[in-house]
Amino acid sequence: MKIALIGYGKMGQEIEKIALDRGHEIVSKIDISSKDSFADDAFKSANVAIEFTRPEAAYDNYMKCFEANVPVVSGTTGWLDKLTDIQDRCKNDKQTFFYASNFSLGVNIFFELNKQLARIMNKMEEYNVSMEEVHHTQKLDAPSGTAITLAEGIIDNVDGKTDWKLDKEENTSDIAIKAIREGQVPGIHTIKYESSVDEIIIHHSAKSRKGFALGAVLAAEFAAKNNGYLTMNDLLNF
Ligand SMILES: NC(=O)C1=CN([C@@H]2O[C@H](COP(=O)(O)OP(=O)(O)OC[C@H]3O[C@@H](n4cnc5c(N)ncnc54)[C@H](O)[C@@H]3O)[C@@H](O)[C@H]2O)C=CC1
Ligand SMILES: O=C(O)C1=N[C@H](C(=O)O)C[C@H](O)C1
Repeated sequence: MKIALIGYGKMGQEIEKIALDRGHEIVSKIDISSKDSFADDAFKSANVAIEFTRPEAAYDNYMKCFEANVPVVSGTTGWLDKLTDIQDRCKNDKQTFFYASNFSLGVNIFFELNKQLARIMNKMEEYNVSMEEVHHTQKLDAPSGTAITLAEGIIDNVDGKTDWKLDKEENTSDIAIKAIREGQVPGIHTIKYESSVDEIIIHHSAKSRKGFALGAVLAAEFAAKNNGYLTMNDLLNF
């Protein structure tokens, strides 16, 4: 399969290694100062583009992929205010777009565990839930996209929680998310239910970026063969 990489930073480089190991060809690498561009025949020949850039760049990159009719897989976080527009373009213009706030299999298992625990805790009014995420100091957005997905999983299943807030609850209906930036941490997410007598904690810690990168390549293989707005639930059948 021919893959175009958009963003050749920490994730782009990790994805390249896994894509080559799986027998794919990288036909274009687009970054701020690279000579490759969306106008090149090489880019237009790609079966799929994988986009990991930065929050304010992502949407324009998706539009350029759509103009070239190249399916796009993106893991960039912090742009979801434009998600409905992208979903509409998939439906109305027959574009293909695969998004996940976190592509790792382990985190997607953790997403399911989080929802199941939230369903159990829904009736346990003596417990309050909060969250913590830890990432490397170069990370631009807070809270992480993964933490937002986890918060949505709780909000959908716990009647008393309707919103999340960075750092601290403003109302009892909020989930407080603490975002810590330190060292080179690839990504740690912890959910805590606390009562006056005990705590229940679930925790996911990425050992490296390999899990995210493998998931993104598997998503690209899937997006090259399927159409529309796609997510990890389509790929993993959870
Ligand atoms: N969904 C997931 O599983 C994961 C998502 N991420 C997200 O992916 C994004 C990128 O993460 P990293 O690779 O760690 O960041 P990074 O900063 O190492 O790399 C980003 C690259 O994008 C380039 N870039 C910036 N603007 C661009 C533009 N307009 N066009 C093309 N390239 C551009 C930068 O020059 C840089 O090389 C972040 O939003 C992060 O939160 C990161 C890891 C996993
Ligand atoms: O920026 C990162 O590094 C990561 N970003 C994603 C997020 O915001 O959730 C996924 C992972 O945690 C690493």
